[in-house]
Amino acid sequence: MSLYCGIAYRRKISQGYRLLSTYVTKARYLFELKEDDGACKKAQQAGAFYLFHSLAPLLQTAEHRYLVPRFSLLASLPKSEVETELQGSFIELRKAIFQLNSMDSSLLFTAQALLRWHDGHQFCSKSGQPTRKNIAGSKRVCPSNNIIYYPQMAPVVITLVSDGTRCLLARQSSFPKGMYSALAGFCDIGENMEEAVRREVAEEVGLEVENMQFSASQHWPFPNSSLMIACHATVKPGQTEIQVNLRELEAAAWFSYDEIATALRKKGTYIQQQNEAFPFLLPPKLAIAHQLIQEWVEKQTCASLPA
Ligand SMILES: NC(=O)C1=CN([C@@H]2O[C@H](COP(=O)(O)OP(=O)(O)OC[C@H]3O[C@@H](n4cnc5c(N)ncnc54)[C@H](OP(=O)(O)O)[C@@H]3O)[C@@H](O)[C@H]2O)C=CC1
Ligand SMILES: [Mg+2]
Repeated sequence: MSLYCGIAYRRKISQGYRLLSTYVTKARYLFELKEDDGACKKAQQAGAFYLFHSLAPLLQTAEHRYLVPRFSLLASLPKSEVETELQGSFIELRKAIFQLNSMDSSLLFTAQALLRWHDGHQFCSKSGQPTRKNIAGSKRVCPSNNIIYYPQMAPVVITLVSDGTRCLLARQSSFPKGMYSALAGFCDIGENMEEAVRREVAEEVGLEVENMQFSASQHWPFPNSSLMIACHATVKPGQTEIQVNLRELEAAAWFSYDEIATALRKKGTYIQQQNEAFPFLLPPKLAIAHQLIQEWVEKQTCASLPA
C-alpha cells in the first residue's frame, strides 16, 4: 500500500515567515526552493506534510467540519494503520469540499493537483523515456533529451449570466442532487476569455451575451487542474429564451433574486439540504461559482436601494 505525501509549499517555510518579512522575499524564497534541490531538501526537514492516499487527503472530522492535520514525520505504514494511528480517514477531496475552510482547501487543491500531474506525466511524450521529478515537484525533466515538463492548468471560463433582474443557473447530471451553478466551459485553443464566454453561453443555453465583466479567478483541481476565470455578463435585451444543449447540461433556468437570496441563506449541511422536499442548492462556498452568485445578489441589493 503506497502513501503519497503532498508538500504544503506555503506552510513548509513556517520558520522562514519570521525571518522574511516581505512578500517579495517570501516569493523569492519559494522560487529558490523550486530551482535549488539542495535548498528544497533542507526546507523539507523542517516542513509540514499533508498525507494523501490515491489522491484522497487524510482528514479528521470535527462536528460538521473537516480538519486537515499536518505532519512533520512520515513513515511507511498500511493505509488502515495510518488512519487509526492519526485518527482520520482518507476522504475524496471532491466530497470534502463542502466542509473544508478556504485556507486548507487552497493548499490541498494545490497538493492534489501536483500529485495528479506527476502521476500522469511519468514519461516523456517525445522519447517515451521515464521523466525525473525535481525535489520541489515543480517540474519533470527527460534525461535523454532534457525536455522540461511543467505542471499545467487548463483555462476555463465561468459566467453568471443575468437579464437584469434574474440570473441563469444550470446543472449537469453529474452535479450533486439539486445543485445549480453558473455556466462553465473549457477555453478552446486560440480563444481569448471574451470569446470563450460568448461561445460557451451560446453553446450551452443558446443565448448571446454582452457587457462582460471579469470578477475573479481560482485554481480548481477537478477533474484536472483548471484556472477558473469568473465573469458576469448580461444577455441582449429581450433575448432570454433558453435553449438547453442537452449534450452538455441536464437543465438550465432563470432564477429570481428572492430564490437566490433564500438559497444563499440556507443553513444545515449539504446532505440535510439535499434531503429537503424541493432541494435547490448553490455550489459550495469554496467554489468561485458561489462567489459570483453572492456578488450578483449584492449588486441587486445595492441597485434596489433608494438613491
Ligand atoms: N469552481 C467552480 O465554481 C466551478 C468549476 N467548474 C469546473 O469547470 C470545468 C469545466 O466545466 P464543464 O462545464 O464541465 O466544461 P465544458 O462545458 O467545456 O464541458 C466539458 C467537456 O468539454 C470537453 N473538454 C474540452 N477541453 C477539455 C479539457 N481541457 N479538459 C477536460 N475536458 C475538456 C470534455 O469532453 P469529453 O469528455 O467528451 O472529451 C468535457 O466533457 C470543470 O472541470 C468543472 O469542475 C464548473 C462549475 C463551477
Ligand atoms: Mg459546461
